[in-house]
Amino acid sequence: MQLHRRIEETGIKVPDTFFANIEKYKANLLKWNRVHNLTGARDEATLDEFIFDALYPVSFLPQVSSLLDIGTGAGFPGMILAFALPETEVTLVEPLTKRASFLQFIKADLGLENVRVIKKRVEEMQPETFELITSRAVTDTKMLLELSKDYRDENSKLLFYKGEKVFDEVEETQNMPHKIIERQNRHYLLLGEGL
Ligand SMILES: C[S@@+](CC[C@H](N)C(=O)[O-])C[C@H]1O[C@@H](n2cnc3c(N)ncnc32)[C@H](O)[C@@H]1O
Repeated sequence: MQLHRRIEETGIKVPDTFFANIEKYKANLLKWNRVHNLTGARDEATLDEFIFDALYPVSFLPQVSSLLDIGTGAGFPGMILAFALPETEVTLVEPLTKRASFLQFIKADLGLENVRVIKKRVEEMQPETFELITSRAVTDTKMLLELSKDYRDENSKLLFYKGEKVFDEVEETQNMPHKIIERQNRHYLLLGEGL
């Protein structure tokens, strides 16, 4: 099914700018990916799957004014969430030069005022508090909690994009309240007080 229809049928609300941004993003990513190894998604169908996966949590996330995505790579999920949530200040932290350069190029090309790209490892960033911290395919839950500790407070929420291993990893969440939202093989792990 086409990405557009799939998003509509799921009832996910996106801003008017979303699909135009997605089209430009996909065209650039497919082009850059031929030369640089930015992502494993090398065709449009796989990219659409990655985009839908990144976007899906918009259907259950609380409203947040600031978001940190750890290890954004070529844009998942942080850049896609930034397209969907233009009122949210989105920080993308990615240490690899070619991936951070691509993110910076997309920010400039699409004139994204809500995006900040930081070319560092997350543990090298200055401490700062974010309302939501996301991460996909970077490391396990225990390590993500450790890596994110200087960037959250007791009100922050965390959203980790996980597979089946989530059920083992959740044992190590230091008793933080959590929810697991399942969609096919994807397990979205949402952590934080007051869920
Ligand atoms: C497997 S890729 C996943 C990229 C993207 N999140 C995705 O799902 O397509 C892992 C990314 O995490 C980044 N990374 C690894 N360690 C990191 C750290 N300590 N801080 C920030 N990013 C990190 C890597 O440079 C890499 O781009």
